[in-house]
Amino acid sequence: MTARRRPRWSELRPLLQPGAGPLGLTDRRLARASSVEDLRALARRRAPRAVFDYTDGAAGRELALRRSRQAYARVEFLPRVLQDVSSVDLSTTILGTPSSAPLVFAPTGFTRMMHTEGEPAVARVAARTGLPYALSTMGTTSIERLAAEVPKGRRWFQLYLWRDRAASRDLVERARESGYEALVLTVDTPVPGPRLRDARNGLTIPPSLTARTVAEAVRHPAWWVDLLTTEPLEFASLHRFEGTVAELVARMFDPSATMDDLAWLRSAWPGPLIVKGVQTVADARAVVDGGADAIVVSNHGGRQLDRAPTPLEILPEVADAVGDRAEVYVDGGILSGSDVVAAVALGARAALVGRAYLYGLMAGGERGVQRAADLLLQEAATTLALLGVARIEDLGRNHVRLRPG
Ligand SMILES: Cc1cc2nc3c(=O)[nH]c(=O)nc-3n(C[C@H](O)[C@H](O)[C@H](O)COP(=O)(O)O)c2cc1C
Ligand SMILES: CCCCCCC(=O)C(=O)O
Repeated sequence: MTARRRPRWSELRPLLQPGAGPLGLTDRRLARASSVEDLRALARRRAPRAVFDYTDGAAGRELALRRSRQAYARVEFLPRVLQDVSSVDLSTTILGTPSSAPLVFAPTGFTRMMHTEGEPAVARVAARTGLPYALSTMGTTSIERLAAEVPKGRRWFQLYLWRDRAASRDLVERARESGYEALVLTVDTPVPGPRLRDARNGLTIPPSLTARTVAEAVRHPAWWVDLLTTEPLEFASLHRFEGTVAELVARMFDPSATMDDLAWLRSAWPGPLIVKGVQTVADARAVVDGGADAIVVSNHGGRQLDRAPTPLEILPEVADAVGDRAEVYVDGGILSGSDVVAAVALGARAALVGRAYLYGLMAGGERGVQRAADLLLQEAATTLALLGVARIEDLGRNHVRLRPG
């Protein structure tokens, strides 16, 4: 007779989560979400306020984030009629490798805080959907573990330059040994951006037990059941972090990094090198001269310098300046597939999304990320068909105009 084994907490988790499990409530809610904004509303209900605000929020008065989103509202499409759009092809190449769409899942820190399925869930969706995914230095799954759990997908590693350069070199080496395809150097974070929501909420990594968090636990039981029944957060770098996000950045990140460090990285990393956080034409030229294979026109989703340039607005000028010397990507404020189409029409080889997939993750783990990806791709395909363009590669500036700001 076999002894009856006591179930582990992690096995009980699906039954304890009010939103998932046998009733399939999460699935039904996700299926009813007809836009990324709907996923955001679900995420807001599920996640504790401090976690939702960390994800949703930006720096200062959040002008940069608002403007980034509003810029997409300024784009007007110029459709051509009587074109054969019986089949629409979103596929393209990114860094010379086929991609199912001009879309990349951006690096995001502390992803397992949004949902314990975290980075592997996001990477699995990216792999299944045929898109690249960038693991952040501040990710909560180690470089090696992600590679082992999602061996097939296109994995990029995003690097923050730390004060301890030997530790940065070690990260680069580990990413190379684990088969990451490209390195993304983020250059817009010399010091922490002033995240007022995080300060007001008293957010710490990992979330600490205070009167406020206990009260939040009562309001968001699914999130806490999840957190308490899985392993503690691990970090991409295998370092241990504790404190506020601003403290971590001030302690670890190197505000003295210069173009010389880009030159160092260029020699240390043999594969494709992407510089993320470029915000002027002059810097775009400089980092391409410094050896970048691609740049991301980005203000970090408005999370660093408030009043930073609006990525979509400077994109055409940057794309013209760079020409075919490097690929140009853009991010910030993208919440729909039609935003992705607008970005490509204005000169981006690909668009990165951060919050769009994080809202899905917070709303329903891997299934939520998949819903976000499906929505973005369906919307992009529909937009393209309505524009009278059968292949995204044929999209150009002749298909858009910007309404006055
Ligand atoms: C919660 C969160 C965490 C982020 N963490 C990182 C990070 O660790 N490294 C990085 O380069 N960018 C990070 N970003 C910025 C994203 O890579 C991307 O530039 C931004 O999210 C794009 O704007 P969007 O969220 O409106 O799509 C983060 C963004 C969010 C929302
Ligand atoms: C203020 C920078 C925080 C670094 C960790 C994650 C990240 O980049 C973010 O935007 O949040």
